[in-house]
Amino acid sequence: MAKPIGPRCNIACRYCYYLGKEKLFPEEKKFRMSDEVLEAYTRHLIHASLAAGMGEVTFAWQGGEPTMLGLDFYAKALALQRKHAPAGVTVTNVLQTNGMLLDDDWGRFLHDNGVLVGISIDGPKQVHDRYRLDRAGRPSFDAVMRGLDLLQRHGVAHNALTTVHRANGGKGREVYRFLKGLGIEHMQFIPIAERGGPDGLAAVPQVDSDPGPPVTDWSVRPRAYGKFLCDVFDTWIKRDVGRIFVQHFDAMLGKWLGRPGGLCVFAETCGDGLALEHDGSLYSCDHYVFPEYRLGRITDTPLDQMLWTDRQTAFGQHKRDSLTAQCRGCAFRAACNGGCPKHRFATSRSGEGGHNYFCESYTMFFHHAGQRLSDMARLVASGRSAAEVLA
Ligand SMILES: C[S@@+](CC[C@H](N)C(=O)[O-])C[C@H]1O[C@@H](n2cnc3c(N)ncnc32)[C@H](O)[C@@H]1O
Ligand code: SF4
Ligand code: SF4
Ligand code: SF4
Repeated sequence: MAKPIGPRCNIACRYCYYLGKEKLFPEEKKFRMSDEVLEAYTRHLIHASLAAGMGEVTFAWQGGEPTMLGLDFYAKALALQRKHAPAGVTVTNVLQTNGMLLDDDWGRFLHDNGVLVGISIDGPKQVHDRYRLDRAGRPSFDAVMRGLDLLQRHGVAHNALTTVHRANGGKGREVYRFLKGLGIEHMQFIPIAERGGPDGLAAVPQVDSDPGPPVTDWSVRPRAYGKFLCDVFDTWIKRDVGRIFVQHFDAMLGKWLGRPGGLCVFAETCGDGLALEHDGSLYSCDHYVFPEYRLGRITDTPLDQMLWTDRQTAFGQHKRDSLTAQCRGCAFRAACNGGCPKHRFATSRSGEGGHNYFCESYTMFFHHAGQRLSDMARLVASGRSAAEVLA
């Protein structure tokens, strides 16, 4: 994942984990990936993807707000991809945006170049505008809806990325129905849970019933996130299987089918989801952009060399090797793998630290949806459609 504009953004969502990264670049004025870094990234990503036997190369653009760079930047990026990709290799671009700066020129460009766009929408206006505000506290919802409409009018492939936080945590049904009503067919839900830390997030006292140490006051409570997942699942399974795709459920179905891949959060190890900053610095993961996880600079060292260092391998394996005893003995371990290490700041049932804050959420979901996931997996394994699960 590349951050061509670093942490710069046109708004300032109150929960954003990335805005504070400006502190990593005290001398920086421009926050714009240089032509040199862009070309090195393009060459190295194509080379590393093909060397790893992948038939397709995917460039993921994120930030900060990547559309602030303007279309020229992406026209240049695509030209470099054409220059460096061998004939016959499929190159895909994925752009994650708040959608507010999109216009007709963007719509045409994204459509004509087959760019897949993720647009951040947290739910209906009241919920979305709880945290997704600009620096002056002005809401973003109306501008985001204009951006979504533009994507849809231009026929741009898109999905919604919805963070689950304190304001929408218990509102799974409402959020799902709202997104569906907008014509969204692909949905991703990401829970927010953070404590204060080196990226400057402010810690506030946690509500008593929550397990673990203090989290920010926008972090979703484990039970609310569990309920969110269960409610979305129940709403989805009634009539939308095979028509609307929820990344979490696809990943879980893949697990029940014993298929590799899926979401990094539920993989056994981490390590191949690197983050590239605008200055060419490469970090172990988008959620570990801290000095101690900086692997090097892409203009100095080839990407695959940084990927296969002992340090990065250890980063990836730490996820498996640091599981609590509760996780190691858990009936859902193969599906969950202890979740994301970023969320392992709670306490297990036996009092062991480093347990996942969302364990209760995941357990609720597995108990609630496990039987129907098994039913769907059996259908798919026998060559039938998962949508038959209803019958
Ligand atoms: C950092 S933004 C960058 C791209 C673009 N500006 C956007 O908002 O889509 C990428 C995604 O991260 C999500 N996000 C922001 N803060 C988060 C946090 N603290 N935990 C988890 N996800 C977060 C955003 O809601 C957004 O969907
Ligand atoms: S729009 Fe994206 S980058 Fe900007 S503040 Fe919100 S989540 Fe962060
Ligand atoms: S640390 Fe979390 S977000 Fe990063 S690769 Fe691992 S599971 Fe994924
Ligand atoms: S459900 Fe809880 S105990 Fe089981 S693997 Fe996941 S985090 Fe660990």
